[in-house]
Amino acid sequence: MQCTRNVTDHIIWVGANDRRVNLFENLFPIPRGVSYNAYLIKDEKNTLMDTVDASASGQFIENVAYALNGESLDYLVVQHMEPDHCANIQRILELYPEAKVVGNAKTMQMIGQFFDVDLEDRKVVVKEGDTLELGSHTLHFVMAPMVHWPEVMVSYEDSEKILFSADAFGTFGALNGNLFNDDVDFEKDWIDDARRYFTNIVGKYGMQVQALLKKAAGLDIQMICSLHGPVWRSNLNYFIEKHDKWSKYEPEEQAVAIIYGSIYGNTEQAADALAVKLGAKGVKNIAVYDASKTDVSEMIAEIFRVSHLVIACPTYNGGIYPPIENLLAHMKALAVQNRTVAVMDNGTWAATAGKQIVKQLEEMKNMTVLDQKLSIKSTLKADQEEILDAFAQQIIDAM
Ligand SMILES: Cc1cc2nc3c(=O)[nH]c(=O)nc-3n(C[C@H](O)[C@H](O)[C@H](O)COP(=O)(O)O)c2cc1C
Repeated sequence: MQCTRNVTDHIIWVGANDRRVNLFENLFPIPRGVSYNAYLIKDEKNTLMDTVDASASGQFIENVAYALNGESLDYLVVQHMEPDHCANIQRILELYPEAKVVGNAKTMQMIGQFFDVDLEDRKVVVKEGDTLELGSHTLHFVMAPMVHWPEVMVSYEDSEKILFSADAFGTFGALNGNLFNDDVDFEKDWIDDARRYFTNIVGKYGMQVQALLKKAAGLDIQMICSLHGPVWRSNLNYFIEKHDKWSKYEPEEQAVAIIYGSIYGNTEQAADALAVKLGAKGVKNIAVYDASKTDVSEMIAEIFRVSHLVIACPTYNGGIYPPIENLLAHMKALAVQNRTVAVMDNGTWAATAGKQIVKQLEEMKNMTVLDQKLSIKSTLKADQEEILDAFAQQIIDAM
């Protein structure tokens, strides 16, 4: 059974949802699933914008055939060669022998790496600023290298003012019959997944996202069709501003997240006592996470959201407790910067985790590590309340 929806009179969503997959990129938990979006532009030249993941091939092929309604396919535009969008290139070329592939030089090279297809007479190579006439629709190609792979490009359709944005403006989460952002409560149900998607997938490429946002600012965009998640047709600025902040590594909120590691519960107790102190001093919406049971992608998203971070960690075999060490490695890899951090460590004979955490934070860009560290010897004692109080106060003073 076909499962398509009209985006506009001439543009049809022909993508598919996947609620079975547990880990996106075999790495990030996606309890709400994910959508692989693809769009068919119906015109004198019928044009398919990308394909979908191998897991969704059956639905996708049926959708494309239904949307074409017996007409031929003229172009397949490949904006991104990551297999969750390109897995069906060869299949589409076999099913529609008259179709030509549109992509940039890097795209063509990658198609040759992933597939055994002869593109000699079937390729249209485009570069920055090139256009493709489809009839009443015209696509303008804008290169977006490293948003999220080097060959990524986005396409602006000027008659309907639509940006086909590749992975940009995407989010985790399957589409549940509601295709458009204003059909769902995005702020309530989607924003956390959108943040987690952006920060973990393209967080490292803030500069490249900024370059794309600058190019996009010169276009009159009425709609954004991303490769994952809802189509944006209203309140675009809300989502664009979020991406602007994330890609500049600016916090969304003046807020504190406390992330602790704890083997036996003593560091956890200290983290809780600190949270209570901050709460009693008027700090709102404090977030506390156990690094052992919170997926690192969630902690990364939270670190992008908040302005202030507390890392609390036991010493483990002379080093940093592994879940926190893993978090720091992810922070570094994703270019986390511009945050204020307070560090608390714990040790029973030689607490060295704190020093090592500070060293790692100092290797990141623009991280302010607060002067007062708190080093716990096994457990925080009642007579250390003043020290904890001062530790909490320095965070508030820095806010
Ligand atoms: C495997 C293991 C290795 C540890 N290595 C160190 C260490 O190198 N230095 C130290 O001072 N404490 C070390 N500890 C002790 C803990 O850091 C310490 O007991 C701390 O209070 C535990 O905090 P928690 O109750 O939050 O887990 C180690 C504990 C374990 C289980």
